[in-house]
Amino acid sequence: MTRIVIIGGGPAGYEAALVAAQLGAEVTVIERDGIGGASVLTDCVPSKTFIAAAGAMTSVRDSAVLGLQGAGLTTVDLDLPSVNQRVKGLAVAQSDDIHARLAAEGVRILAGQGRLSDDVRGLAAHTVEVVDADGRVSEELESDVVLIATGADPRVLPGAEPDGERIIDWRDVYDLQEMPEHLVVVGSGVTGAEFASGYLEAGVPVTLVSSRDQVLPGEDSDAAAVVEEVFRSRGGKIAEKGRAAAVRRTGGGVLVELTDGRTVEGSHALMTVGTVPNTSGLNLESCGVEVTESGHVVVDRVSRTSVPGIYAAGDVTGVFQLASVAAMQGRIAMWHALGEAVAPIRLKTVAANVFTHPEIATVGVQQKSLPDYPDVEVVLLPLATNARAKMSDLHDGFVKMFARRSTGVIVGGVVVAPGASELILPIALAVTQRLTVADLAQTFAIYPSLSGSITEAGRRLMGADHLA
Ligand SMILES: Cc1cc2nc3c(=O)[nH]c(=O)nc-3n(C[C@H](O)[C@H](O)[C@H](O)COP(=O)(O)OP(=O)(O)OC[C@H]3O[C@@H](n4cnc5c(N)ncnc54)[C@H](O)[C@@H]3O)c2cc1C
Ligand SMILES: NC(=O)c1ccc[n+]([C@@H]2O[C@H](COP(=O)([O-])OP(=O)(O)OC[C@H]3O[C@@H](n4cnc5c(N)ncnc54)[C@H](O)[C@@H]3O)[C@@H](O)[C@H]2O)c1
Repeated sequence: MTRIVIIGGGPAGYEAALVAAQLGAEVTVIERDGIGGASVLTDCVPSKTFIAAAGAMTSVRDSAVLGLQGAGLTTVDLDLPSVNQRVKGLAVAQSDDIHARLAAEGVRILAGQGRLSDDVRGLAAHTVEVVDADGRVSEELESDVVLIATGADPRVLPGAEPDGERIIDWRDVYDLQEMPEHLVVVGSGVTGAEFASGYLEAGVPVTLVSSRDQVLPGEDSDAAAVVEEVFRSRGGKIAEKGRAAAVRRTGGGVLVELTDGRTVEGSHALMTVGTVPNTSGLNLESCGVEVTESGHVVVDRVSRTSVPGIYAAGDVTGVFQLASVAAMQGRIAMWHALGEAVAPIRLKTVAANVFTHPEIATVGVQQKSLPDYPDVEVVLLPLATNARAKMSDLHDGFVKMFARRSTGVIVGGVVVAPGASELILPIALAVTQRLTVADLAQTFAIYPSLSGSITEAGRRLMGADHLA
């Protein structure tokens, strides 16, 4: 029986464990904090739960335009202790569910810190030590295959170290006893943009310190512009091209000092300046596992590292920091290690979503890479022209689609809308299965529906048939 040791129990680790167990391997998962990993316990699941509450509050506040009335509509508020309790309860419940599933599949789960301890390079098997909370080696495991799935932690900006009270990172927010009076969010990547949008929806004044030309520098710039416009229209402020040099505590709050001399005051500063991979202490270098300058483990498209028998998956590889990608990399590693037919990961087919208001969902080829694809044409349909959007008073957003002129094959898309995370699926399916604009155009969408804009985008991209 193949012995598999997985270090880290997040989506990369637990999904890999399920595949390996299904294929009859002897599987051990070592996890230092809790099964589900940061994804379930502190990052993805908690932030989306908080955003759901904040979004519901804004929906109620905005509903007067639909004809709703009542004294409470504009004063509806969030009860922070209840929200925090719900967030934490949901995270723990999901972690418990995954723990139970792994146990039921026969996976052995060990609490502690895992580290490689091969003393000779190039061996067919590997040794992994389990270190307990007191720093003692509690167990030594021999394994045929090791998967490193240790994730990433928040990056700390020197001079702006979180104190858990006023200077916080995204893992501290659910311990706040009261809503910030004025939140300064430092960093406008996906994490910063989501929290800035979420807190604003929850009624908190927010200033977003954005070091780049636009918020969400990695996203479609038309989409980022919509999110920025909505954010400003709701009273959010943006310190443009502002790079934080330090954050200091003041009498009643915080002072964020920018590198150009400007300052931003607030009651709390939320640091969202990226992540660092959890590779220190794993003994990777002495085992010969190649890491990049940033500390990420180098992997190929089937999750192999530079050492035979050692695989890596998820945020620790820095490939695409998404739970869905982490899980797929983990599964692929196990299929490969256990001799199953496996397709290498295809990153252009990954659908991603930014949970701002409105949401931004993307898949495939994007506008910024169009110079590399001269054969690709694009259509943009504003949401404001969609009948269903009008009924719900949705103005901000659009559907954008990219397709090859010569073949009509759909190669990418962007949806900016409330619920874009649900609407992107037909485009993701089209990109993955190489469907054409005609395939989409001839598909019945519900009338009226937001997804009607997606089939309409297909129709707009249907050119003349040059062979007719
Ligand atoms: C605020 C926020 C929101 C996000 N929202 C989304 C989202 O909506 N959708 C999405 O797809 N992605 C989201 N992400 C990204 C997603 O959370 C990550 O891509 C995902 O967690 C990666 O999974 P992983 O298994 O690689 O690592 P993790 O989930 O970080 O799990 C790794 C685990 O390994 C453990 N560990 C580390 N070192 C050791 C060791 N030596 N021994 C034992 N255990 C160890 C850690 O404690 C951790 O539990 C979000 C990220 C952030 C920061
Ligand atoms: N919905 C989702 O799927 C989701 C949500 C959150 C995070 N994530 C993923 O997690 C990963 C980490 O995201 P992130 O947003 O935490 O990190 P990031 O690295 O993507 O963004 C950090 C931002 O902070 C800025 N920054 C760095 N130093 C700064 C400073 N001193 N002052 C001001 N700005 C500064 C950077 O320029 C960058 O834009 C990403 O890969 C992201 O895609 C995904």
